[in-house]
Amino acid sequence: MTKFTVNFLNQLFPEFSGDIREELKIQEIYTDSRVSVTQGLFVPIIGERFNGHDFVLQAIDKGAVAVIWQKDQPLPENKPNNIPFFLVNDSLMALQELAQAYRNKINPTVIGITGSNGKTTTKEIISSSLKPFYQVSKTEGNLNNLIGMPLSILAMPQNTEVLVLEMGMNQFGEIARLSEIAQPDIAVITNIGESHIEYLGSRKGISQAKLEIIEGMKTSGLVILDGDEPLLDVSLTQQMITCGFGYELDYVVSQVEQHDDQTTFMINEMPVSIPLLGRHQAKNSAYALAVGRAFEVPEGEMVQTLADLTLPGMRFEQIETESGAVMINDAYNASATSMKASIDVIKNMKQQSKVLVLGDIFELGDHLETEHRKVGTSIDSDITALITIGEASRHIHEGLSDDFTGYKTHVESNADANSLIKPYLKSDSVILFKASRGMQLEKIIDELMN
Ligand SMILES: CC(=O)N[C@H]1[C@@H](OP(=O)(O)OP(=O)(O)OC[C@H]2O[C@@H](n3ccc(=O)[nH]c3=O)[C@H](O)[C@@H]2O)O[C@H](CO)[C@@H](O)[C@@H]1O[C@H](C)C(=O)N[C@@H](C)C(=O)N[C@H](CCC(=O)N[C@@H](CCC[C@@H](N)C(=O)O)C(=O)O)C(=O)O
Ligand SMILES: Nc1ncnc2c1ncn2[C@@H]1O[C@H](COP(=O)(O)OP(=O)(O)OP(=O)(O)O)[C@@H](O)[C@H]1O
Ligand SMILES: C[C@@H](N)C(=O)N[C@H](C)C(=O)O
Repeated sequence: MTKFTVNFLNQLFPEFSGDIREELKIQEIYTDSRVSVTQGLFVPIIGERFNGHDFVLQAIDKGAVAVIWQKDQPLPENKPNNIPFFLVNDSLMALQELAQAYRNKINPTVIGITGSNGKTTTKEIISSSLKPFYQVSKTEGNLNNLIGMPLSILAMPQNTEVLVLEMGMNQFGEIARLSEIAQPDIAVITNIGESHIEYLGSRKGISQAKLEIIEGMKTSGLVILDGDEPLLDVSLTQQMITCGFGYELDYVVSQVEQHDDQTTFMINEMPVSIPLLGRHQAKNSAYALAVGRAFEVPEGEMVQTLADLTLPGMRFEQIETESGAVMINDAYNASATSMKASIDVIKNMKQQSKVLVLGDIFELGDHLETEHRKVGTSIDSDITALITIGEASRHIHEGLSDDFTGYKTHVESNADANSLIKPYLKSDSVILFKASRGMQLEKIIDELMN
């Protein structure tokens, strides 16, 4: 599906090398030369391990018909003249400028979602609930940074009416830049946790970074946020809607009950059921309902769509083993808040044997010990066994509740954990795997399943 012509590119980037056929159409914008494309615009990025410019000829072989080229990079000797190279000062900045221009060309209603935890989940809930009523395009997976979000915008079909974008950060200024590119009409701030606190200094710093999402918004925009979070108790020019468990909020979540394969709750007077587990998912659903109200989707119809939810992998993904044990792959990422939320879900599950396999949480800086200890306070007599993996996760043991009397141990690597977990692979066990992305706990699950 054509996104734009080369002429659209030339208006943005007037300087070029090679021939331009104005009618040349671009269908895909991408950054990896190893991917085969049709009518592709290749945007080489200089990364930590590779310089994308080194692979431009491979990109052309695989379907690139135009290239964005950073001027300070030597042009390839045998550059084909029929492929226009648009010359820019910074290829990443050019990708972002192109995304902003394309966003303005298609001009969908843009929903920007940020927060320490729940961005991907809430993005999926909102997208799923609007899809029956609008042409919805969304961030795929977790592509939420200054490369991923522009690519998500540029992946949007021309007939998109609603664009749901996940905005991630681990530095001040990143959300501001993402918001400048995306110009959200509606912003959702899911919560303020401790993710990436090493670089933000404090939870206050995290809240300030998340509130940067306002900077790209019109005053007529709508901000939907976690009303239980004092750090988000701010006054804005935009309309604000608060969601959470406090009775004075706009969308009040109450009567949360976790069942085997769903969570039921009330939002104001509306009974809701979602195929996700945990009270935090009830709050995420409240954000979606508030968004639906802004689109004037009847709440009863919105609630019905929530029943069909599916999440990307490694987010509380339940895997049943031959022995009948249930392994929970919640290993995409972790913070103390999300780890405690997942432990609470495990404590409410029906299996008698509840085992926690918890790895290090990264990017905590000076907060490393306190945050890991905080996780330990959730581990009590409901839990059967605790196996921690890595370095920092040993501090979880220091925070353990006094009435935790189960088996506990700490190992330094994933490989050391397998033999310790195997005895729990029996029919009445549930085993939670959770840690920061870099720990790759999913590899333990893969080994145990083979
Ligand atoms: C730039 C890129 O996309 N890199 C991906 C690549 O990494 P790799 O190490 O292989 O290569 P380089 O980055 O050095 O390569 C530079 C470019 O060269 C291309 N290239 C390489 C070889 C070749 O033969 N041909 C080539 O064309 C290459 O494609 C590069 O474009 O592969 C990895 C494995 O697949 C990817 O993981 C890596 O992706 C990086 C991490 C990336 O930023 N991807 C974004 C598209 C993205 O959105 N990724 C998200 C994770 C985002 C995230 O971490 N979000 C944080 C918050 C934001 C923090 C922000 N400060 C940040 O640092 O990101 C969060 O908490 O959610 C994802 O993948 O899920
Ligand atoms: N509102 C919430 N409060 C606390 N934890 C949550 C909330 N929503 C989801 N979680 C938990 O946080 C973890 C990550 O969920 P999700 O991937 O949706 O968040 P994210 O913000 O996209 O994370 P990341 O920034 O790491 O990509 C999951 O373990 C999930 O159970
Ligand atoms: C996945 C990425 N956004 C992230 O949070 N990385 C941290 C440093 C990790 O590896 O856990």
